[in-house]
Amino acid sequence: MTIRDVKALVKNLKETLNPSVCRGLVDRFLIRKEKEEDSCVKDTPYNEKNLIFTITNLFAAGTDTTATTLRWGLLLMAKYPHVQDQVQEEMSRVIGSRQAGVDDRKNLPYTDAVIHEIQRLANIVPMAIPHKTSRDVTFQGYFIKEGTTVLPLLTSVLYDESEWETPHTFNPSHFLDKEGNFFRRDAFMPFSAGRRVCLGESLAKMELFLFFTFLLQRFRYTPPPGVTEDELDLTPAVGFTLSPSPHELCAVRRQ
Ligand code: HEM
Repeated sequence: MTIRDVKALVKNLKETLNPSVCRGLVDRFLIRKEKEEDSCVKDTPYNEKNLIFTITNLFAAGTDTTATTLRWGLLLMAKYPHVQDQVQEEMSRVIGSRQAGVDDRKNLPYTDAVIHEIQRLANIVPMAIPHKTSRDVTFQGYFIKEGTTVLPLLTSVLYDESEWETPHTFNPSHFLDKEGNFFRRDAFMPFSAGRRVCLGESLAKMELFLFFTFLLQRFRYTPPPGVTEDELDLTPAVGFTLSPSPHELCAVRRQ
């Protein structure tokens, strides 16, 4: 979704705006914008530029991230078929062939642990987003001047050797207790933390669960003929976000 696409989307919503029926964020923004313009409010954040950037940011932050995590998920399932077996076994046993809903998550601890471990190992936003100190701070003995750019390295937490039993290995047991119940770990921080934590965290978690279960229920993922599981390479393609390097996988329909 480019800025041009977002402008076209907003233009269409503007032309069909009915202030008594709010269809979503853009409508709410436009209604407030009109109100402030009518009252001659100056320096309002409800202006055209902010609207376009807000919507562009939501698309940019919200689509590529979940899609990349799912791509990592399928690659890891093809590479570790015994994990894929256990996810599919748990889903068949607990929900059968019906489609999973968000409420099923608590009854699928292994699947939940696998999704968390995919996010931990995939580490798709390794440096979060740059932040700037709004005042002088002393943090763990280090003086950081007001206005300094700070990059929170999420990798250092997601791969922390003092937090994870096998930080560099795909191991869903990181999120399972001895009885096989799911448990949360403080060092699970793919969405960052604090005031500027990912705004879409709960939406992303819901999407990942629904898409992952749907895809695993219907298909079995394998390397293409002639390629072994060991040959599937987990080295990421480097960028601001980390995505899997291009691979071909087979998706075989399950009965
Ligand atoms: C697997 C999926 C996702 C991951 C791993 C992820 C991760 C992150 C991270 C690490 C940040 C930076 C937080 C910081 O500045 O410290 C962030 C920010 C943000 N994310 Fe996500 N995100 C995901 C999905 C989404 C979705 C679905 C949306 C919404 C549609 C979204 C919207 C945002 C927004 C608006 C911010 C900026 C928040 C702010 O600066 O206050 N993200 N995300």
